[in-house]
Amino acid sequence: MDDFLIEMEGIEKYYGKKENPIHAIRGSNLKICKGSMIAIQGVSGSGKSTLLNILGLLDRKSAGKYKLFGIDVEQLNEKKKAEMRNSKIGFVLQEFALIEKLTVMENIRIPFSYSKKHMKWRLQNKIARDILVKLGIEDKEKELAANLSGGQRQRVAIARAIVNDPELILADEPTGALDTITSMEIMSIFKALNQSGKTIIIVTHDNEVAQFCSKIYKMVDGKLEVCN
Ligand SMILES: Nc1ncnc2c1ncn2[C@@H]1O[C@H](COP(=O)(O)OP(=O)(O)OP(=O)(O)O)[C@@H](O)[C@H]1O
Repeated sequence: MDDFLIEMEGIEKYYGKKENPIHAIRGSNLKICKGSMIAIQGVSGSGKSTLLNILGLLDRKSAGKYKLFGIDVEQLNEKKKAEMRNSKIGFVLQEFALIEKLTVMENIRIPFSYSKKHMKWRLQNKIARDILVKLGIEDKEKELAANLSGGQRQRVAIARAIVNDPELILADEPTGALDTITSMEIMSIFKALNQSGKTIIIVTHDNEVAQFCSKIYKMVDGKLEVCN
């Protein structure tokens, strides 16, 4: 039997007023097995970020069924959703930028403050440092986020997303602002995370980035289609 981490069926999303709604997601279906790495492509405004926000419990669907980690999200109240988000999902989203006036280490430690409060400070630092080493930015630990290059910033954003050891990583245009070589380096990091067992969903405009994924979906006017 397939071990689905995500099961979506007939998802609809409307924005705006009832008399004049924007129909952003139209009857989309998605099943993702544990340990897969998939890409979602599509033109601007087709509904990719909306879908990612619903997937990550940052927004609500208007209709349809959504099971995450085997649980019907309808059964979760806001507190339970937040717990699930904080402990099981890592976000590398465009709008979750780094805090410029904080150091790299301070940025990476942010998730600890809302999910692993009980963990000893020293252990938190060790986990964060191990991740910095893995991502090749250990020498930037005390640097202010404001002083980093685009590739370094994205590494810090990934480090922050994985510091809580989430099962699922959601990334919205993670290479959008990067040159080709740096993009490929960032994708190698995602690939390694996937090989270590993480399930990864990447929204991207870039075909080369999508090629790192085992399955590619295309969002067309709010409807998900399988490409390969
Ligand atoms: N908060 C919102 N309120 C109203 N309409 C919205 C909202 N967010 C998105 N939309 C609309 O929903 C549709 C899908 O938007 P979405 O941001 O999901 O597209 P996208 O494919 O991610 O685009 P891009 O690639 O430009 O980020 C668009 O018509 C957009 O204008």
